[in-house]
Amino acid sequence: MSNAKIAIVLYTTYHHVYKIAQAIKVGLDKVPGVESTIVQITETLPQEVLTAIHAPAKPDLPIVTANDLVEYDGFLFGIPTRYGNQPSQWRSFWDAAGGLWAKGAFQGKFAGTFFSTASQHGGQETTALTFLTTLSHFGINYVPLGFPHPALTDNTEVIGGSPYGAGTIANGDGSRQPSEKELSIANTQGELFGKILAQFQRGKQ
Ligand SMILES: Cc1cc2nc3c(=O)[nH]c(=O)nc-3n(C[C@H](O)[C@H](O)[C@H](O)COP(=O)(O)O)c2cc1C
Repeated sequence: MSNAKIAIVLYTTYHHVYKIAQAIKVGLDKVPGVESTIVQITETLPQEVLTAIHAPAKPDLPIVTANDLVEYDGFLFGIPTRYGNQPSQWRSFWDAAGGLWAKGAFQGKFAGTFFSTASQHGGQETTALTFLTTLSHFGINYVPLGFPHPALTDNTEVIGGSPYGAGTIANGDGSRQPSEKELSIANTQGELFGKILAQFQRGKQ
């Protein structure tokens, strides 16, 4: 029986989304019948802008185009919020995928989403909702997180994440790092998404 192939596909400027991705992968890797990898999409900002905004070096991850993703069964897309929406790097990625859209190359595949925002109310939910139009046009089945983890209803401290996916709150200056609870939510998202994909894969065989 072949494994369900899952790609965690991210864009990150300051690595918060990358840290959540690593925690999601821990959850995915608990699930038998799943193989997963973390990849990143292309940066579109010039180096002078990245230097001006104090962006660190990119994570050491393969850079993919949409063509590279056709072989996968499912995706977990990592999205740092820009103005309540996805960043232009993600838009460029999708804009370059029109040929694949025309061929229905992603029709019937599965995706979940995860996020980072500067502030608690900066757009973890709106970023998910505005990303859904793109997934819908590609015919990708959206797998929400729901509320499977107690930290999602724990208001004793700042906690990123929502029924749309794991998340972290980075602060305006990026100084806040993903908390234990946020990472634990990310583990859960990976595990639940992996179970759904493994089940679907078994059903096909
Ligand atoms: C141009 C720009 C727009 C942003 N817009 C928002 C926003 O609408 N809401 C918010 O909470 N954070 C906003 N941020 C902060 C980013 O979401 C934050 O830097 C990011 O989540 C950090 O994730 P990363 O470390 O993976 O890059 C913005 C940042 C930039 C550079």
